[in-house]
This record gives sequence, C-alpha cells and structure tokens, in this order.
Amino acid sequence: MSDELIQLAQSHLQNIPLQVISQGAEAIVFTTKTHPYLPTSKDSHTEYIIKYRPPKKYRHPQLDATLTKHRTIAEARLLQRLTNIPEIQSPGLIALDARNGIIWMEKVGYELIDYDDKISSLKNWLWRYNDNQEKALTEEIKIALEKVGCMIGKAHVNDVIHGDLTSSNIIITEAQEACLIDFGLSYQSALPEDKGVDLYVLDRAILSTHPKYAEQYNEWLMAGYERGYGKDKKSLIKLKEVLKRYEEVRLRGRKRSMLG
Ligand SMILES: Nc1ncnc2c1ncn2[C@@H]1O[C@H](COP(=O)(O)OP(=O)(O)OP(=O)(O)O)[C@@H](O)[C@H]1O
Repeated sequence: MSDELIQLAQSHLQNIPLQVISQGAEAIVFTTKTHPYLPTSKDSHTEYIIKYRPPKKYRHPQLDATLTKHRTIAEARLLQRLTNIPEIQSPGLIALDARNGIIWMEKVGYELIDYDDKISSLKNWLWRYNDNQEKALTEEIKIALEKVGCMIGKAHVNDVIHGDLTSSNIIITEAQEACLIDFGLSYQSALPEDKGVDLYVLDRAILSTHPKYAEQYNEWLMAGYERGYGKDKKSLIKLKEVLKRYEEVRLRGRKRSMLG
C-alpha cells in the first residue's frame, strides 16, 4: 500500500529524488535535496521537506479531492502567514501543489548524533536524557522548555491555534531555539477556550510521552507561555482568561478519566 502511495507521489514529482521520513495517517513526508526552482549543487547538504497528502480510498473521490485541496491550502496559508510573525519559528513555505496535496517547505532541526541520528524533535531531544534524572532536569532543558512555552504564548497572542501540540511537532534547532511544525490541524481563533484546549493537548502529550518529568516540564512550559503573553495590562487580562479556561478543561478531563 505504502509503495503504491510513494509511486503516486513520485508521479506528481517526476525526476525528483524522494526519501520517505514519515508516514502518518494524513500524509507521507519526504526529504529531497532538490529545490523546485533553484539549481541543486552536487555537494549541497541543504534538504527540503515535501509533505504529500495521498488520496484516501475510504472517502468519496470528489469529496476527498476537495478536502485534500482545502487542507493543503489551509496548512500552506498558515505557514506563509507565520513567516510574517518573527517570534514564531516555523518552516518557510517553498511551493504548493494544492490539487495534488503537495507542500514543499524548509527542513528544520538537525540529526541528534547522541541519539541514533534521530531528528531533533522536542520528544527525541528530551528522551536522550530520560534515564538520567540529573541530565533531564538541567538549566539547559529548563531554558529550552521556557522558549517553547514562550513561542506557544506568542502564537496564541496572534490567535494561532496549533491544534496538535505534541513534543513531536516541536523541533529544537541547532541554536537551541524552538520551531513549530505540522499545521495540518491549525486554525485562527481569538477564543480563550480554544487556547485553553491547545494547552491541554500539550499538557496531556507531555504527560504521556515524558511521564517521569511531566510535572516539571509542564511547569517550565507554562512559565514560558506566561512570559510569551507580555506584561502589559491588556495582555495580562487575556492571559488570565486563557489560564482560567485551561484549568476548566483540565478539570473536565480529570472528571472524565475518574468516571472512566
Ligand atoms: N519542516 C520539517 N522539517 C523537519 N522535519 C519535518 C518537517 N515537517 C515534517 N517533518 C517530519 O515529518 C514528521 C511528520 O510530519 P507531520 O507531523 O507534518 O505529518 P503528519 O502526517 O501530520 O504526521 P502525523 O500523522 O504523524 O501527525 C514530523 O514528525 C517530523 O519528524
């Protein structure tokens, strides 16, 4: 099945060498050294990401084509919008083929040489130290998590809801800055409830992926988040409203899990 989908992607991207790096429910993600418009120098190490949403056979073909096109455009539009908000790091949009569900973007992050050359997602970056409490709770980790939280705060100030805040969708760059990826479920909203739910998704993701240190990690993330909101009176009022909603969502979640 996946070979078939890779061939389909290749048919839309002829003569472009593709290497699969991930296959999720929604998309196949490739790396390539080829830029759609610029010449490729033989010794260039620059890589790009191609995210391909293949047709879903379980959907009506016409509906599927419309959904794929809309989701691809929505993600690309958001990536483009984020390039105008310097406080939120995200991959730059390079090219778009909405009809075929293809987005070409910058590759962010690096390979963790001390962790099987895996990509420097926050998940992998933190997991390197999972078995070593001393290393898992250093000042370096605290600073990085505060930066991540701060950037999410900036996204919310700009009414950008990520929609899938997991530690796999946050990349740590070589300069130890945070960068967000995967805007497939993202949308614009000024509602504190939507921001509260976004924070709750992150809280749960940290708890399930980094259970040993989740309490401390979430505390550092939230300290950064509050900083990201700014200190003026208006921002503090908005922040208070979001935090109130976040607490309410957490409480609802706790009640649900107690009721089974
Ligand atoms: N711009 C990027 N730079 C570096 N790596 C990326 C980039 N975009 C995606 N990836 C890699 O590909 C993986 C899958 O990408 P993404 O989350 O956007 O696709 P997805 O189909 O929504 O995935 P899933 O269904 O697993 O959430 C990411 O976890 C990351 O490892």
